[in-house]
Amino acid sequence: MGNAMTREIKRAESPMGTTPGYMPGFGNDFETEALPGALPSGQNSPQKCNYGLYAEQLSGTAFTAPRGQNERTWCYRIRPSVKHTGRFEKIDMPYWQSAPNIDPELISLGQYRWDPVPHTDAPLTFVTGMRTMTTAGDVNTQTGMAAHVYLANASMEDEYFFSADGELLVVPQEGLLRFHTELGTIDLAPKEIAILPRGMVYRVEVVEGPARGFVCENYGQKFDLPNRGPIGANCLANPRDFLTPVAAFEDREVPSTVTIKWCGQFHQTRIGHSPLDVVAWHGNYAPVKYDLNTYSPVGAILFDHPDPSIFTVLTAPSGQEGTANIDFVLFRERWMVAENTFRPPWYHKNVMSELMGNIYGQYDAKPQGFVPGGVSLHNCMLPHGPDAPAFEGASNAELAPVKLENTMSFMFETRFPQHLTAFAAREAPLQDDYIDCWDGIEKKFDGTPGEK
Ligand SMILES: O=C(O)Cc1cc(O)ccc1O
Ligand SMILES: [Fe+2]
Repeated sequence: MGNAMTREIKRAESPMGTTPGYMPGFGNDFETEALPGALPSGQNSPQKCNYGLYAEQLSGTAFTAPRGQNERTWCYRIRPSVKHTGRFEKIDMPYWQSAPNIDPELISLGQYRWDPVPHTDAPLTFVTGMRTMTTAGDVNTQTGMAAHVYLANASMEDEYFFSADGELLVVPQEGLLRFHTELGTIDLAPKEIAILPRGMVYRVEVVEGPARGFVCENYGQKFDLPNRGPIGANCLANPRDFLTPVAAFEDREVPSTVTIKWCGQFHQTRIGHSPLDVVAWHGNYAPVKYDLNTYSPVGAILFDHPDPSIFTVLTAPSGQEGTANIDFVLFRERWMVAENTFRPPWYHKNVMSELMGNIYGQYDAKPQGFVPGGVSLHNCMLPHGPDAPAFEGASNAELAPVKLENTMSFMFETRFPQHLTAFAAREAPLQDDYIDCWDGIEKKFDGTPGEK
């Protein structure tokens, strides 16, 4: 982890419509102020803060977490967060489900694939448009995850949200979103990702819609960069390519709602002002975005096909070393050069469960049917691999160096089995004929060695 202290000043009159500014680095200790002198120097909690601001700490890890994992941010804000809540009422958010969500009527054992969840005419925000596809683990014990597709065609107007249940890893596929967060503004387009930390308040503006994408809700320990082992200090995702927004605040006194996701349930409270009132902050618990095009893939340069963990962008540990709560894995454009090798993914069964999404283009193991915006699920120990055309093509291709172009898919891989929601099983566009993609695979064995 670096420790670059970057001081960026952003005037706060109107964060709307201005281009967000960002500070580079992953997990850095940042400091940023939207008004000069709003940050106290040399201490966190002076007797009186400048501008009449209130000092407040947002803890993302236990107070006593080891130093290398410890994350917290000091905020200097117009009102303490306690003024951004009131009495809560429970509200329904029927399409945003949390683990455990095991419906005995549904069969999660199987190879599943969905076409893109279609947009609707009804107005949907980033929150009301969240459609849970699978859940895994248990939100109450802070283990596991949920995989969602979001549909958004409406901005959140005077509506704010935070989740106490986990951080959200957002993977857009269509449309442009602007996340106005307590700690600053993030613009997010396809081929980028963002992480919205647990407990951090935001509203989402649809800048270009309709927007669709994928979300991994991580109930467990935070996403981190993977260790690179013998790869060394460079390649894969490099820390300098992660961007955290500079401070920006709203000083608006209008009737507003704050929705809180907590232990899988949704609660709402009404307040008379915007809660995005952090004028300055310092610390290492902050939202971040990352351009997937800056990911430097490392792969086989002579023969064979490595495990897909070689393409890990971020990993969320589970407490058992090497057995992640979630790995976020990226299959992007790259050269294929391996000699005498079946180059696409091999056939396999995996103890981890694999949910994939297509951001754009064609995935090499599934030339047809796995389309941009689409999702597939290959659950714990469920066999899968290239479809029949992909097998025939790759077994007979001339093995010159080939660039895989026009391709970007990803995988949320978790140590926990994933359970389908009723939405995924009954409402989303499930491809009933998905398993037929392996129909054309023939027995070639006839007891004699040699070319088949
Ligand atoms: O199933 C998949 O398509 C994902 C995947 C890709 C790969 O290159 C190796 C293993 C694997 O699970
Ligand atoms: Fe797989």
